[in-house]
Amino acid sequence: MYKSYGKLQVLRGVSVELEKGKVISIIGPNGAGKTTMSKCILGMVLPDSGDVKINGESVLKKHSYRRQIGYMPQIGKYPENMKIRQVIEMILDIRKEDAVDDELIGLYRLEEMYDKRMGSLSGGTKQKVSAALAFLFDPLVLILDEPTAGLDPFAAEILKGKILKEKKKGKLVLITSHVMSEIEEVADEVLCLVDGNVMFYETISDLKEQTQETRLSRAVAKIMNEGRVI
Ligand SMILES: Nc1ncnc2c1ncn2[C@@H]1O[C@H](COP(=O)(O)OP(=O)(O)OP(=O)(O)O)[C@@H](O)[C@H]1O
Repeated sequence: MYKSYGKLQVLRGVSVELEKGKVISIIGPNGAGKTTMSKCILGMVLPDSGDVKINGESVLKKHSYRRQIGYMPQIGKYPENMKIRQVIEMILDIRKEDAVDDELIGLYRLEEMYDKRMGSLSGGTKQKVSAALAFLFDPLVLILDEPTAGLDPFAAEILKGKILKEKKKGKLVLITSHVMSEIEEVADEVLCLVDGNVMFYETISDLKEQTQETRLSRAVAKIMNEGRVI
């Protein structure tokens, strides 16, 4: 997959096959193209060339497949004046489906805050709403962009538990994150983008074994440093 914004080449031939039933963490320096790659899968950004296939079927420019993807953006933007209840109702109305998985609404006790306006919510509470919406329709694929950023430790644990639960159900979960300890807790594989290229795509256990490190952060640092020498 290739994508440029004007003269800036952001994805330069990213080609990966992602398997369901896995949690895959997309890492890489700021500006490496992680969000752009996620948005290409979501259909929010159209690649200049290349294809996106889900279950072997090309989904480029087809919109219905998006029903199969739950997305939690880095920073959710919502109409400030709408209450939490109205946002959820609006999404249900647009999708014309009943919520099938309201577990996070319950665990985050969002119903108690249903009458609060989005503009008045703390950053973390807004993140909880975003998380609840991402899982709401029981999607096959979940794309979570720095999902625990801004969440308190308790809320972050709830989300990590939910991610693992969905993985066990056979979902594919993609997580963009910079927090190595967290990736180590939830992910099976790490996809590292640098300058719009895949630097490596390995299981966490292989990364540790190759580098003879016990911590993912050290394993990744080692590989990145070696990469620079080359
Ligand atoms: N809509 C856009 N128009 C122009 N340039 C863009 C656009 N979106 C992203 N970019 C640029 O593309 C590059 C990659 O951005 P992207 O958000 O994919 O990086 P990232 O790896 O997710 O970074 P971070 O870790 O900071 O979230 C950056 O240089 C960014 O400025």
